[in-house]
Amino acid sequence: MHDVPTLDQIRRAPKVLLHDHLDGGVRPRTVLELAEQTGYDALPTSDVDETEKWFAAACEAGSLEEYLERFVHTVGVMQTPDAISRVAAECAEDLAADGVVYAEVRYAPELSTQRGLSLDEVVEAMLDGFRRGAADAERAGHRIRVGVLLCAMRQETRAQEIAELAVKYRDAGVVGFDIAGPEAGFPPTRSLDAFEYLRRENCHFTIHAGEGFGLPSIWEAIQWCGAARLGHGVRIVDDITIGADGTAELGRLASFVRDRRIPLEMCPRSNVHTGTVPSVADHPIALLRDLHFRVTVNTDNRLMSQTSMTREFSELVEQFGYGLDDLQWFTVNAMKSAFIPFPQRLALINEVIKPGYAALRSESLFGRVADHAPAIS
Ligand SMILES: O=c1[nH]cnc2c1ncn2[C@@H]1O[C@H](CO)[C@@H](O)[C@H]1O
Ligand SMILES: [Zn+2]
Repeated sequence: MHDVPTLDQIRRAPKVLLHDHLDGGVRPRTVLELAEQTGYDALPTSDVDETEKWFAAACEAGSLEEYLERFVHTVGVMQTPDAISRVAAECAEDLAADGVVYAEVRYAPELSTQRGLSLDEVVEAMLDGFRRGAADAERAGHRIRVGVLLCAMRQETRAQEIAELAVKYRDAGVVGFDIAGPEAGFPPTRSLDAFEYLRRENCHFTIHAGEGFGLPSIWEAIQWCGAARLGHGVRIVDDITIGADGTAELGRLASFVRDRRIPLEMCPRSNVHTGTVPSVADHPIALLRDLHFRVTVNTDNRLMSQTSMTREFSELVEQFGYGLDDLQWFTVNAMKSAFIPFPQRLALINEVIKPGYAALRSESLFGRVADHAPAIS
């Protein structure tokens, strides 16, 4: 039996985040200030708390398509280099303050070209912001490394262009590529040329699949496109049958995903909000963890889903009784699956993550010993 980690311990535990959208994590106050500065007038209120609640109403969406509607407004205020850079800097600071030591944050540069910015300008503003934010976080006592993933919107037709952008900026902080947006009706093979190009360029990519659509999307992402990771991948459970005696039987696709150690970027709260699963308690993350899939825990959209890594971990602790060992397992899984070079991943695992969890475990241990120690008189 292990001690239940406290909220404070979870916050201080080193965490790794592979799936977080830049435009899904803007601070409510920043949305309002940027709207004012850039003349964006489509927000329903100018009150910070109301704005926060209004974005959080996305959690009642019940479908991916409706959940995505709110993004128009964060994207709406991210149309100048200063605005994009500020959002990225604050993102790095917020994640670092939450105990995230390594993050891959994603965004679709094509969304920020409404007022004439070029794709290069958008990417450079993001990179500048993350550099500044990480430096500010370090001054505040929290070290974080941030890598950027460039997304193409799957309902548009710019995947090849964005893939080329990811290759162009790969030595400057971009670590990979993804496709995002509505999944049903926009299968991964729609962007096949871009994925084939990325493979020829030895460039890493993940694909949102198995969230708003089922197994065919996951199958295409892996077997046609060659995705190294799956964004969500929740619907892989459709290929797993649980027998009357509780044993699990895996179909060929689920077996392949597990055998190949394909990381699942799971985002429990977001999955509830898009109607993918009924509740965190019903989330297949626990089953997939028990079956030894390479599961990772992520936030997806901190603003719309009112979440953080600490909150995601806390809910899993509450629902599934996880201890520090489980949280370390998710974290090491995520670090192993990151798109930065192998020696750097290993260094973070051995020099930051494992010592961080060991320190927390020894805290619990000494706490327990002290509780039971005879009084010294
Ligand atoms: O859970 C999700 N599934 C699919 N697309 C998403 C999700 N969350 C955000 N985006 C989409 O990704 C774009 C770039 O960051 C966002 O504008 C949003 O449309
Ligand atoms: Zn996502």
